[in-house]
Amino acid sequence: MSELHIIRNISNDDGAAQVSDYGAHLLTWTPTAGRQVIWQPKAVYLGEGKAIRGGVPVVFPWFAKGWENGEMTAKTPKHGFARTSDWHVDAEYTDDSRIRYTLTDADANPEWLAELHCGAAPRFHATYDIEVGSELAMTLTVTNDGDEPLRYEAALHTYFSTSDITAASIHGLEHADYLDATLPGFPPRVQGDEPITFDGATVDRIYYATDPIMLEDPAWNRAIVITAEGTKQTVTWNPGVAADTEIGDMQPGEWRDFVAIEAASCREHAIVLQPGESHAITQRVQVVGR
Ligand SMILES: O=P(O)(O)OC[C@H]1O[C@@H](O)[C@H](O)[C@@H](O)[C@@H]1O
Repeated sequence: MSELHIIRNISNDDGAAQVSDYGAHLLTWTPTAGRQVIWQPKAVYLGEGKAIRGGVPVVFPWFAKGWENGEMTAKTPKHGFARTSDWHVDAEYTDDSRIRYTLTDADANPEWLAELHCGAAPRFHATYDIEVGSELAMTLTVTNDGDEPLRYEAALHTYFSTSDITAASIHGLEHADYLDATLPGFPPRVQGDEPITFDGATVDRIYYATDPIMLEDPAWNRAIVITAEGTKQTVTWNPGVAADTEIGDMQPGEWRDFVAIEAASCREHAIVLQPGESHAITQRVQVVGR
C-alpha cells in the first residue's frame, strides 16, 4: 500500500459506490433509495499487505492457496496479490458511473510472479471495470502479454449485506455439484432440492455451476439477483459463529450480516491464456424490492 490511501466516490442518479485504489476494491454500492447491497464491516482495517474485509475483493491470480496438477499448493498471499496491490486508475474510462483500474506484471514483485509457474518472465495486464447505477457490474479482463501460456485463477469475492443470514436463503444452485471446503480434502457433495440456508455453522462451498443466483432476504423485503459470465464456479461462504473467535477484522456477531457469493474460475477450471489472448469474467448484481 502506498502511503496515500485513496477512496473514490462514484455517484449518479441511480446509485452510489465507494472504491479503494488499494486492491481496486469496491467497498460499498447502494442503489438510489435502496439499502446498501454490498456489505462493509463496522470497522474497516487498512494496512500494508492486509486484504480489506467486506466489499468486493478481487481474487487473482490464484484462489485460496492455489491449485496445480490436481493438488492444492501453498502460494502466498492467500487469494493472490491483486487484493493487496495498488491499482492504477484509467482516467479515460472513469466518470460518475464507472471506473477502470489496471494492474500489470510490473506491479507484482518477482516472488509473486515466480509463484505463477508460467515461465521465467510471465507478463500480463489486467483491466478491472466497475459500473455503478441501479445495477452493479464488475469485469476483470486479463491479457497474456508474455511468450508462454499464462494460467491463473480468479474470483470476484462479493460480500452481500443481509438482515440476518440465518433468515436468508440462496436459490439457483439446487442439484449442483460442489466441494465442501470446510472438510479435509474438500469432499464432493450435491446440493439437494432445497436452497442454501445458514445456521451459524461455517458454509464454504465451491459449486460447479454458474446459473443465476437469487439471494432472498424476506426481512428486508428484497432479493438480490446475481449473474456471472466467463466463470465456471460459484463460491458461497459464510464463516458462522467461528468468525467471532477466528476472524480478527470482524466484530462479534457480524457473521450474521453478510454472505459471500463469488463468481470464480479456480482449481481445475483455472483460465489458460496463450500468448496474446484475453479472457474476461463478469459479475452483475440487481436488486428486486428494497
Ligand atoms: O479471510 P479471507 O482470506 O478473505 O478469505 C475468506 C474466505 O474466502 C472464500 O473465498 C474461501 O472459500 C474461504 O475459505 C475463505 O475463508
